[in-house]
Amino acid sequence: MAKVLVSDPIDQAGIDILSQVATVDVKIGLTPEQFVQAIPEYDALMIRSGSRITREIIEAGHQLKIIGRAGVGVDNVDVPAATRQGIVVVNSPEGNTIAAAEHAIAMMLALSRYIPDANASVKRGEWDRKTFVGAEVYKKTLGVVGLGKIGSHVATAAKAMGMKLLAYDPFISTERAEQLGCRLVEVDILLQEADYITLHIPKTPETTHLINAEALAKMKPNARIINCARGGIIDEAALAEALKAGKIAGAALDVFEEEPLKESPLRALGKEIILTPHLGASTTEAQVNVAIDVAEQIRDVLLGLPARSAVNIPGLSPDILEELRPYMQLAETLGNLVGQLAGGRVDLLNVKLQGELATNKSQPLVVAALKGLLSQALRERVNYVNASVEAKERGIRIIETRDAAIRDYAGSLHLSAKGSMGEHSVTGALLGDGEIRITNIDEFPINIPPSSHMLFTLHRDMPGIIGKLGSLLGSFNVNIASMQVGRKIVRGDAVMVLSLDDPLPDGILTEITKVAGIRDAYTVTL
Ligand SMILES: NC(=O)c1ccc[n+]([C@@H]2O[C@H](COP(=O)([O-])OP(=O)(O)OC[C@H]3O[C@@H](n4cnc5c(N)ncnc54)[C@H](O)[C@@H]3O)[C@@H](O)[C@H]2O)c1
Ligand SMILES: O=C(O)CC[C@@H](O)C(=O)O
Repeated sequence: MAKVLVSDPIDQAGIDILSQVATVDVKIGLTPEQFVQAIPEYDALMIRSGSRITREIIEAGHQLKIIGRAGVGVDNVDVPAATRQGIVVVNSPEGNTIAAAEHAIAMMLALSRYIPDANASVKRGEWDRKTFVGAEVYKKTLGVVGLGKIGSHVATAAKAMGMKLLAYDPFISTERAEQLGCRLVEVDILLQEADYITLHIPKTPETTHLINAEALAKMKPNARIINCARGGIIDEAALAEALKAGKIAGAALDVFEEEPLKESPLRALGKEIILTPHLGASTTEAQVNVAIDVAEQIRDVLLGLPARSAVNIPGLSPDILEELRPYMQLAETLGNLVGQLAGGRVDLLNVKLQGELATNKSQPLVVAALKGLLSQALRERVNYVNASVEAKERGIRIIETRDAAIRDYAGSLHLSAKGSMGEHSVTGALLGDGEIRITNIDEFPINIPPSSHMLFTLHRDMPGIIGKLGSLLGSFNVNIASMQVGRKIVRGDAVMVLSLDDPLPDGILTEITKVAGIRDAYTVTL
């Protein structure tokens, strides 16, 4: 049975799903060293934001197939290292959207009315009604930085409270912003005009310290900023200075440059700052959502099925995936076949998607063809996750073309590869029942299903040659399951394709090429 390590607190609903297919070990608070020691025996890892999955941990996970992040941000996972190892990384892109948006709204209101400090003062036995005179958000301007899932929900809620909305998001259309009642502006305008600023962007090199001393200096003295996105988008030292100097009115932070928050000048500030320990996703509802969403994906991947929210595989809707599934096998088989015909060191792969496959939706077939091509060299190390990276590292150039004309089959795939044994090509298609047919080899028409052991010869079409080859194979005790000849003209060049019951014994290829009329012979194992 597969083994799953759960290294952060996950709702029981997720554990129950994982337990259907695996033994589940929950080990919270592992140190990096303990992680490296524990990980080799696990097939899957499920985390929240509490575990930092480094390259060392990933490289020690020899059996790891999937890392599931019960939440949105995968910035605590070294995704490039996982991709290189062929480990799929999945998340739950929507499970905690509402929870995080509501937390941001709660932070904005709590900050405006000093609720945490007022509450603490009453609990201390005081009755101070002067210190905690707040501000209304009604008719104030909210600047939403990042108008994605969470930012959109915050904008909608803020609009309902009578706020005016600005948004900064270079990847969102003006129409979308207008639909949400936001005026799309450049970041500087947002900083200068907003009374409240809420951040809902990922942490990337571009967004790191987006809110630095310079940005803070552009904000209004009454401005308040809320970060329920990611630590490090705000420069915490600069923020502490700005608050201390009264350059802005307040800040509410759920996320920090380093978590848990250690010694920090932010802790020393008063009612103008609210700090929560990364609670954006901490609602019962969100935790059930993300646990189920990610556990289902881990279960599916362990059962050999695709994941629906993989962050390091070309994104595919389940519908498209279902449509493409039979063709994925075709692409992989043809990639494997053409790779073997072309020999090692392939440096160019041409992929032509024909007929109904000539659409952008078919891009995963190119990845499947690459996986097949690399499978002789990398065996089970290559998969849909790392095939493109591995190909790039090996200097394999890929040329993709599309031809929508329908010929003999609704959809077909033509691959040609240039390697140490020259350039070879194969075409394949699916029959109505989904069975694979190889329909062309090196531009010679044939029609044969792939089989585990195959022999291809390039020969001169002349009487007696089939008999001679049959006798030679018989003398080596090799049984022929089926045979076909493909030719363009009578007595011209031709290919012979044989499916064999057994692998060819060593040395027989040289004997085959000694048969008069046979120029070349290739053996292939699929
Ligand atoms: N505090 C929490 O517990 C918690 C919970 C959930 C999500 N999050 C974080 O909230 C953030 C937003 O999540 P989401 O689900 O809305 O993501 P999303 O992908 O739906 O939206 C992100 C938006 O940011 C925009 N964006 C990207 N780069 C930008 C840039 N340089 N400048 C401006 N906009 C940019 C994108 O176009 C997108 O519209 C993420 O960082 C996520 O990790 C935090
Ligand atoms: O795991 C959590 O509680 C936080 C999740 C949140 O930061 C996210 O990116 O989804």
